[in-house]
Amino acid sequence: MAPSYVAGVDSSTQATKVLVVDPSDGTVVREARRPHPEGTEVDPRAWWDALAGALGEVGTDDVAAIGVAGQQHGMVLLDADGQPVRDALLWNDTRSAPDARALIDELGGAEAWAEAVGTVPVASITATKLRWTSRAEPEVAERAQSVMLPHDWLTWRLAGSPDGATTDRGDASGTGYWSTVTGEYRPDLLEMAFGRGLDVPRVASPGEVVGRTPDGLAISAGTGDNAGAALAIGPGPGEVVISIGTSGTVFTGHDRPTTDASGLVAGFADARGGYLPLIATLNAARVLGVGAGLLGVEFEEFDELALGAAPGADGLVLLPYLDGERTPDRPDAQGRYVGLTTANATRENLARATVEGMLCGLADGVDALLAQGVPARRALLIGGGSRSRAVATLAPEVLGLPVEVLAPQEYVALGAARQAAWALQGEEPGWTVARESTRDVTDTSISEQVRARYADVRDGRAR
Ligand SMILES: Nc1ncnc2c1ncn2[C@@H]1O[C@H](COP(=O)(O)OP(=O)(O)O)[C@@H](O)[C@H]1O
Ligand SMILES: O=C(CO)[C@@H](O)[C@H](O)COP(=O)(O)O
Repeated sequence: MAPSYVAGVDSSTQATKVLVVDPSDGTVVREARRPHPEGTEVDPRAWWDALAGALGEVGTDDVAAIGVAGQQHGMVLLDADGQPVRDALLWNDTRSAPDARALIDELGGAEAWAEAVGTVPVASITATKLRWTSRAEPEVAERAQSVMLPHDWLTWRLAGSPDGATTDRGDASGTGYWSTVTGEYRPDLLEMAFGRGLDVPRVASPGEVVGRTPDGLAISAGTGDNAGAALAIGPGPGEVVISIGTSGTVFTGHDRPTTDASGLVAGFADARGGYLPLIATLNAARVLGVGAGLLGVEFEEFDELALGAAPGADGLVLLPYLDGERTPDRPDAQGRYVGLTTANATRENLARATVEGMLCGLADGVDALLAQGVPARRALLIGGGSRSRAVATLAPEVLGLPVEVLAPQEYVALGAARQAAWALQGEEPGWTVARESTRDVTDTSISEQVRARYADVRDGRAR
C-alpha cells in the first residue's frame, strides 16, 4: 500500500510530540511523545534522540511527508563539520539580557530595531545569544560556521544533513537578523551581533518540499511552534490564540507587520506568508505547577481550591515572574506573593492568586496587542495549562474576553502535519479544528478589580 499519512512534530521546550495524521481530513491516527532534558541550555542531540524515539514509536511505514515545528529562538551553533560547538541556548535563557540592551543601543534604540526587523531584542531573541557567545565564550564562537534554530536543525538532520539547510519565515522572524518588514535576512545585524558573518538557512516558501528523509518521506519547511499552532487553528478576525505552555503566548494572524517600539509585541511572520504579532511570557503553565507543588496537591485538587476562593483572593496577589520575565522585559525579576494577611492566608486564596496572577500576565499581553491595533475580541486557549479547570473558568473574567478552550490536542504538531500535507499535495488542506462553546464574561467588574490590584503590584505601587 502506498504511504498515505503525514506526520507533524512539535519539538517544544519540555517534550517532542509526534502526530500521524490523515491528510484527507486532519484526523489524528497515532501519536507519541518523549520528554526533553530540563534547563535553559540543552544539547540539541537530545531533541534528535527524542524525535527518533517518538517516530520509532508511531511508525512511519505508512507516512509520506513530515513537518517539524519547534520552540522558537534557540541558538544552535555548528562548526564546519556540522557539529554543535556548544549546547543550544534556549528562548527562556536570560543570560543575554545585557547583550540585548547593548544591541539596542548600538543600532540607535528600540524604534530602530522595531523598524528594521519588527521586534525589539530581548534575551530570548537569537541575535542576543550570538552576542553573548562571542563575548563570553570567544573560543567557542571562533569555531562556529553556521547558526540554526531548533526546527531548522531537526529538519536538516531528517534530510540527512545535506549541504545547505532551510528554515521558514515564521521561525526566521524570531532571530533578530531576518526582517518581517522586508522579508529578507539582515546579514549586517547578524554581523553586528556576532562580530562576523555565519551561514544561515535558506528561507523556504510555505508549501515547499525542502528535502527527503533517507526513507523517502517528503519534508516540509517546518516553522516555529506558535506559527505551527496558528497554522492548525486559523484564528478568525478578532480571535487571539493564548497558549499556556512553558511560555505563555498571545498571538493572532494579521495582514501587515507590526513594529512595536515598546518591545511588548514581537512582530513575527506566520507560516502562510502573513504576519503573527505575538507577546510571549516566560511564566505560564509552570506557575500553576509551582502553586500546586506549594500546596502539595495534584492539578485537579489545585483547581478545586482555586475555584473555592472569591475573585481577587481576598487581596492576595501573585506577581508570576518566577523565571525572570520577558514581557514586560524584566529578566532579573522574581515571583512574589503580595498582600498576605492572617485573614486571607488560606489554601484556596493561594491557589486562586496563583491562577489569577498567571492570567493577569497574559491579559497584559492582550492589551499590548490591542495597543498595536490588532483586534482581540475572543480568546482561544490551548497548551498544557489550558487543561486546568480553574484556568478555563477564571480566564473570561480575568481577560475580560469571551474564551473558548479548544479541545485538548497537540495543535503545534497538527500545524506541522498540515504543512506536510500542503507540501505533499501542493495546496493547503481545508481541515478545520473542532470548536467548543464559548464561556462569556459574566461580570466585567471582576477583571477591573483583579487587574487593578495586579497592576499596583506589577508597577510597584503595592508591595
Ligand atoms: N491540568 C493541568 N493543569 C495545569 N497545568 C497543566 C495541566 N496539564 C498539564 N499542565 C502543564 O502544562 C505544561 C506542558 O504544556 P505544553 O503546552 O505541552 O508545554 P510546552 O509546549 O512548553 O512543552 C507542563 O508544565 C504541565 O505541568
Ligand atoms: O519564545 C517563544 C515565543 O516567542 C516561546 O513560545 C517558545 O517558542 C517556546 O514555546 P513552548 O515550548 O512554551 O510552547
